Amino acid sequence: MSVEPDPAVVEGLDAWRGLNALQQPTWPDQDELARATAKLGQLPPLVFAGEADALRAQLAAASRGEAFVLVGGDCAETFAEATADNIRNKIKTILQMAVVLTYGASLPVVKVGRMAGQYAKPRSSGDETRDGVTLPAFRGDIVNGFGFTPEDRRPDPQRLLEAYHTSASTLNLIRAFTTGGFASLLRVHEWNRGFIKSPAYARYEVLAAEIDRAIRFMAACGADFEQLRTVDFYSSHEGLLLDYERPLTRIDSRTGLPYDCSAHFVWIGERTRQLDGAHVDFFSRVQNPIGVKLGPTTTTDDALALLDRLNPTGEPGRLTFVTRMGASKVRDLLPEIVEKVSADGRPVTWVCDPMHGNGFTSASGYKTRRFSDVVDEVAGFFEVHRALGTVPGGLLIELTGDDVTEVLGGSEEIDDDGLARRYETLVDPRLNHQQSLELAFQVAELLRQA
Ligand SMILES: O=C[C@H](O)[C@H](O)COP(=O)(O)O
Ligand SMILES: C=C(OP(=O)(O)O)C(=O)O
Repeated sequence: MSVEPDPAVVEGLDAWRGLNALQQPTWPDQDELARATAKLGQLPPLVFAGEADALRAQLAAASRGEAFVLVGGDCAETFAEATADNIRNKIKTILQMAVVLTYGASLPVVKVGRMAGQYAKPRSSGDETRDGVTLPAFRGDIVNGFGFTPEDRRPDPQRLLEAYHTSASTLNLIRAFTTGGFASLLRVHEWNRGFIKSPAYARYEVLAAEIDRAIRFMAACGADFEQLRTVDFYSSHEGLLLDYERPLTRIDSRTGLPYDCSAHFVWIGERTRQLDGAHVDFFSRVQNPIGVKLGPTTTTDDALALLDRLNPTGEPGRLTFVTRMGASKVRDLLPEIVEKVSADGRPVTWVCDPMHGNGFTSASGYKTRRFSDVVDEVAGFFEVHRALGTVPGGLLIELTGDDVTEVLGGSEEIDDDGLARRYETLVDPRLNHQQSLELAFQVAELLRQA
């Protein structure tokens, strides 16, 4: 039997339209937009509300220190790169990182892909000028094309539909990989195949051999491995483009309540978390677990007001604060926020994004980050939580399973000249496969200490 929604709840889902929505494109043709969003509203949901509830319970466990969350994937997914190889390599990288963390810290890892919907990007500037020509900035494949031509940069509502279909096929493959045997822990070695033989690769092989031995031992003792054959893997993205999120928000027939069925977990970005803005209003009305990015300008009052708006009843797992202060500031700025929010008593899951506070442009002109800063911000995050007796609940990382050269350092020692070798991101630099594994080993150590 399905529960009918309260009409006021349904009406409220459009209240954001009367508020200030930052970082939205200027769609040139409103009729075309209306046709595309109407079509989107008729298409099936991408995820089931019950799955979002299951993730909420796991995020709640992470807030208590009973699990650790790993969110990983591209800065900006692209339609062209939604290929089987790319998706498989990203999943393998996340599974490998999760195994390193689980084994190292004896904690379950909640695996969340920044995948199957991470197509919209906030930009510092609404346009871009090259050689005297000014065009709208690239806002992600869901809005416009990366090519620097007026045709490419024109916001095109058909892209909303293409984002939906590409997300659906990505999710389909994710589900096939994670439930069809590929992600079975009995194949822990296989996930390392095909990657370059690096120090992190070798270190992973040693760990995988230990896991194999432990599994053989347990098998000899008669253990049943059914649970090791599949993994729960969730999808997430920044809930930036409200013309996409709203049509994919559906009423759950079990409860009569709205869920944003574009992904299991959606977060509000640092640039769109205004208390009186459209994003906070919209996401306050959906039932999914929600994240909010907190950058270095966040005050404790901001954080407490966001808690009031997004989790007034203090439901465990509902609200994740993703802090991204920067390596040089995290130890100064994070303690007061964590202390005051913890004193409030309503639970929050604390996740560290060590990427977005550490970007800069290198001498050769590439947008980059230092691997050492990424590691340092994570270390600072753990130190702050340890000092306060609060729980460092997880990590959010921009990564790719490929051998790109976008972040400086790591054991490959990528330097400024090296960035040009394989710099492929369309917006922000990502850890490559090797750097991702290296980070996982370092975080496992921090978790063990914690
Ligand atoms: O991913 C984060 C932002 O979208 C990105 O850093 C903005 O980049 P910009 O400053 O090049 O616009
Ligand atoms: C834009 C992002 O981050 P932030 O909102 O923290 O800048 C992001 O995670 O892609």
